[in-house]
Formats: sequence, structure tokens, C-alpha cells
Amino acid sequence: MSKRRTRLSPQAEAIQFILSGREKPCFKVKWISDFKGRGVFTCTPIEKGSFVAEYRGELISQYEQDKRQKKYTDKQNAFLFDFEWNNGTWCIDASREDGSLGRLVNDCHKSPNCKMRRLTVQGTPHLCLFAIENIQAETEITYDYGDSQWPWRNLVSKTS
Ligand SMILES: C[S@@+](CC[C@H](N)C(=O)[O-])C[C@H]1O[C@@H](n2cnc3c(N)ncnc32)[C@H](O)[C@@H]1O
Repeated sequence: MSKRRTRLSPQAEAIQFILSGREKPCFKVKWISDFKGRGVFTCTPIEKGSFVAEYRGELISQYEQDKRQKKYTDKQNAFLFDFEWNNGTWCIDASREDGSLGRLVNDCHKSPNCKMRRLTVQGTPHLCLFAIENIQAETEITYDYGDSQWPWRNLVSKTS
């Protein structure tokens, strides 16, 4: 009997990676510039709609986020991602260097190639990046961080 594997939907694939705590193998982290720091690049083409990476970190309440925001540096604050869930505001604090990929994906508000989506898995919210277009190999993965006044958006890098 032939054992043909059915392809998982992007959401089902995301859930598998969330539960296993693993990363997809087709990405690499590269130093871009002193201005931008590191970024995540794909080694293989990615199809529109595909799951890319989870934005991993610590799930905290809005109250805890406010507390941390006051003591964190600007650099650490850029790793706090807040979102709506269960009629409230929650936050993933990804400021800890844990080797995961999602936290290293840079912002692009003009032409991002991915979008952050919230998935609830086993009663807990998770943030995942999905491709919003076909992405060629060696391209930097980006998404729109949202409406905040991110300082780098008004600065022009001399090196990137
Ligand atoms: C969530 S981290 C992304 C990973 C970061 N590049 C690193 O090396 O740790 C957010 C930080 O990346 C930098 N960053 C993100 N998007 C950027 C952009 N479009 N231009 C310049 N810097 C950016 C900013 O320094 C920001 O504080």
C-alpha cells in the first residue's frame, strides 16, 4: 500500500511547531548592520500562506507589561509584543535571548512579507508569523510591528 503523506495546513503545521518547541530548519540568522542588528533569512523559497515561525517568549498580563516597560531599556521594550485575547490585553515578552527565531524578525511597515497571527493552542495564545506572499530564497523575513512610533522608521541607515 502506498503511504502518501497529506500536506498539513499552515495552521496545523504551526501547531506542531508550537507544541514541539522546534523551529523550521530552513532559516538562518544573519548580522545585517549595526543599525538593524540581526535578521532572519530564508534559505529556501516560501509559499504564500505558509507558517514561518512562532514569536516565542513569556506570556504576561498587561499589568506586568506596564511594570516591565518602566524598567526595561528601549532595546528590551522592542521585544514586548502586545495583543488582544479573551477580552483583554496580553503580551509576549521575548526579551530573553533564548535562541528562537521569531524574536529576531525585523520590522517592515511598507512591504512586509509576513504577518503575525494569534493562535490559541491548548487554551493558551501563541503568536505566529505566516507568509503573506511568495518569498524567494535568501530574502529577509519581515513583518509590520504595528502602529507604534518605532524610532528606526524615521531614521535612514547608512549601511543597510
Ligand atoms: C524584536 S528585535 C529584532 C531583532 C534585532 N534586529 C536583533 O538583532 O536583536 C527589534 C529590534 O530590531 C531592530 N529593528 C527591527 N526592525 C528594524 C528596522 N526595520 N530597521 C532598523 N532596525 C530595526 C531595532 O533595534 C529593534 O529594537
